[in-house]
This record gives sequence, C-alpha cells and structure tokens, in this order.
Amino acid sequence: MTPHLVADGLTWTPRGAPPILSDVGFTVPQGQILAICGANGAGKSTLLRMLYRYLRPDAGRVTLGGDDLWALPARAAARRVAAVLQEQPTDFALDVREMVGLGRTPHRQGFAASGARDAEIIAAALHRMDLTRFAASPFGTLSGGERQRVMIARALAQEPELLVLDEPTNHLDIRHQLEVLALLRGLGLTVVLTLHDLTLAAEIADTLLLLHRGRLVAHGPPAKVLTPHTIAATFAVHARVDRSGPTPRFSFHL
Ligand SMILES: Nc1ncnc2c1ncn2[C@@H]1O[C@H](COP(=O)(O)OP(=O)(O)OP(=O)(O)O)[C@@H](O)[C@H]1O
Repeated sequence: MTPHLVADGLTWTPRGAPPILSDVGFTVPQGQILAICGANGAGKSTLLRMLYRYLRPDAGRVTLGGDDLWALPARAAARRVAAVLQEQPTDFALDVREMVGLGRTPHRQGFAASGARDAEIIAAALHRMDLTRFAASPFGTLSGGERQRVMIARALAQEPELLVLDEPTNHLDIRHQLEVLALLRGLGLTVVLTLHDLTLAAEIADTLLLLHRGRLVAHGPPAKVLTPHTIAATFAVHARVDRSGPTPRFSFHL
C-alpha cells in the first residue's frame, strides 16, 4: 500500500549554526497516527513545520497522497493540511464560533461569505470538541484547555487530509486528554503529533518516532520503539518498562 504521507531525507540547518534536523524520513499510511517524541530541543516542532508547509527543508521531500507538498500552491496545501500549534492566536476579540470558522478560510472562493455548509461543519466541530456551550463566548475569556480544544475544532473545520498537532494535550485535564486522543483515533485522518508523555504516545500512536538532536533514533510500532535502550539514547534517563498491562507503563530515573 502506498503511504499517504512520506517524509524523506528532511534536513535543515539555520545559517551559521549546526544542523537542527539531519536526514529524517518516515512514512504514515492513510488514517494512521504517528507520534514524534524526543527531549526539549530535539527538533520535533521543526520537523512538524515542514509537514504543514511552514518551513522549507534544505534537503528532502514531503509528499501527501503522492503530491510534493512544497510544489503545491500554498492555498491548496492549506486545504489539505491543518496544524494545531503550541502558540495560540491572540485574536481574543473573536468569539469561539468565529475562531473555529477560520478553519473554513482555505475552502472559500475569493471573498464569498460563508454558507450553510460552512455553518454545519463549524457546528459539528464545536460539538465534537464539547464546545457548543462556548460558541458565543469571546476566545480570550476561555481557559487554556478550552482554547486548546477550540484550536483543534478549528483544525477539524478545515476538513484536512493530514492533521499535525504539536503537544495537543498540553493544558488539558486528564479527562480531556483522553477524550482528545480518543477523538483523534476516531477521525480516520492521517495524524502526526508530538507528545512528551510516552505512555499516552504508546497508547494512541500506530507508529512512534524518537528524535535525538535532530536525528532519528528509532521508528516503528511503539512496543518495538520504546525500550530502555532507545529511551536512554533519546532522553538520557534510565527507564523501566512494565509490559504487564494492555499498554506499556514507564518509570524513569536519572
Ligand atoms: N530559526 C531557528 N534558528 C536557529 N535555531 C533554531 C531555529 N528554530 C529552532 N531552532 C533550534 O532548533 C532546536 C530544535 O527546536 P524545536 O523547537 O524543533 O525543538 P522541540 O523538539 O520541538 O523542543 P521542545 O520539546 O522544547 O518543544 C532548538 O535548539 C532551537 O533552539
């Protein structure tokens, strides 16, 4: 089966600095979830930026459904890839429905007003993220976790093929963490996300990629990738992996 997303040889070096990413490659089949894990500064957000067409790699390629992402017009790429980032927007004057409605922008023709179909899609995204009661609230009055759910709803309203999320469970309480991850699983979309919590990553991801100083340490099914050896190489900690339950549990020490 042809993978839906292919990243090949991704490399990026800022001017006058050492490489941030070196020859990173992976594939993600249609509808699967890839989790990227690594220490602070490992290059995870930099790698995501190449997938949502924000940072052009110095070398390497990203293809989605066989199309080179960097050869597509920006607007076409924006219809196909949605990103939920750690930095949240500051347009606090918009209400939640308007904020989610921004996800429809790449689908509009010229200055056309949003139509009934847009309104339906926005309402469905609000409902999915348990935000309907906040629809008329100003974005700026929401809690950090509620804002995070708005950003995910906005990405869903975009109806992308590929959803990229940078630490999507940040700010979320335990219930909403589990709900968001369950929702991502149920979407049927190709998803790439970064997560610091290895237990959550092992639970949600079909495949997991470990990055250390911009280089790939391991890539594959979580049970194969997350070993004491690879965790030590990635995070410089000793790890114990308890595999007695349905999903692995980790304990760490220095
Ligand atoms: N434009 C830039 N110019 C120079 N260095 C950069 C630039 N962007 C990122 N870096 C550096 O690249 C490294 C990787 O950054 P990145 O944000 O990708 O890490 P990360 O793995 O997402 O980290 P975290 O877990 O802390 O979010 C960091 O050391 C960062 O300082």
